Amino acid sequence: MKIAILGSGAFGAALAAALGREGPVVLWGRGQAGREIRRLPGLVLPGSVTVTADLAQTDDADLLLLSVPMQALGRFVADHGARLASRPLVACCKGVDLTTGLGPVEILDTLGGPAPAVLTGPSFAADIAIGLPTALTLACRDDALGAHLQARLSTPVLRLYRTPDVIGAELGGALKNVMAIAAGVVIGAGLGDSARAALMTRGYAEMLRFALARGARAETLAGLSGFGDLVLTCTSAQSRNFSFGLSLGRGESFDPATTVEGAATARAVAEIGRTQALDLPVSTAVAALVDGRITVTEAIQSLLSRPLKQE
Ligand SMILES: NC(=O)c1ccc[n+]([C@@H]2O[C@H](COP(=O)([O-])OP(=O)(O)OC[C@H]3O[C@@H](n4cnc5c(N)ncnc54)[C@H](O)[C@@H]3O)[C@@H](O)[C@H]2O)c1
Ligand SMILES: O=P(O)(O)OC[C@H](O)CO
Repeated sequence: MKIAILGSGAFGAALAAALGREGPVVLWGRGQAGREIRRLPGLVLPGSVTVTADLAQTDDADLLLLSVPMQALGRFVADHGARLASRPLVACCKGVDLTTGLGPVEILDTLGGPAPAVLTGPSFAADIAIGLPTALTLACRDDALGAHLQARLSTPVLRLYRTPDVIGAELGGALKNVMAIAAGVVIGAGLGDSARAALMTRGYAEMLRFALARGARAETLAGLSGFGDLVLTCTSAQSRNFSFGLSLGRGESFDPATTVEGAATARAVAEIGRTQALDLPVSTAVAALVDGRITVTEAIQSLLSRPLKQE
């Protein structure tokens, strides 16, 4: 019984550290050399974790966790689908694919294997890596498989809560990144904590509106994968999405090599909103801002000048 984690970035490596304390894990990374994790410098992985750049070394695992960035998942599945298809798959990425508008589970669904799951919720890789207590959502349409995965992936400090609402769980994780960019802009531009609270609350209303239109359950959005992750990501400079927004708000540059899932997701969500006539002012403003179509001042003005309405 071996777990394989595909993607040796910060989150894949953190999960390998956590799960490796409980049993054997293979951590695969594209171009991974040695045991040093570039995105989590200094992390010492348990001896039970095999680190490899050879995908064939994951073939004897009975459970696969996919921890590549969202915009890379479609290509990864297209390239390696035959190798992945027959085993239970858990997507660990957060976002909406820009070219297809699909979430991670819908992409894994194309393989036709067991019902794919998504693992999402408030969790910084650095916290998980050092064994700090964390609670996550494990969503799987097949509840029996979901219960199995929940038990398999929980540890004494990593608590997984289960839901069959895959759409709600993945959209909560995707959309909170967009809101975190916006919250970072608010703070970076000096608008203050009250404005951030307003942004988070109206952003949550927008997340709910979008997710309900896609068939999600409201209570999922109120849980770890939605509200929980929104709070974490909009209030911590540990978040890359929030930090990216901070830089935008301050007019500073940001390292383009950093994974900022909310940027592409804002574009994908704004486009879906446009074609389906959904009112998504924050996502639309973030998409326009990251594309350089509007300035920070114009983005703020677009939100403050909306007609007054009932809450
Ligand atoms: N870092 C966190 O705290 C955290 C927490 C929860 C969820 N996540 C999610 O996990 C996912 C991965 O994020 P991360 O933080 O590990 O990113 P990261 O930037 O630390 O690492 C991304 C890794 O993916 C690899 N990669 C990129 N394109 C690839 C491809 N086409 N094929 C194979 N590998 C590829 C990179 O080489 C890198 O090792 C994201 O969707 C993110 O939202 C991250
Ligand atoms: O660093 P971020 O902004 O990608 O956030 C990491 C996790 O998604 C927080 O739950």
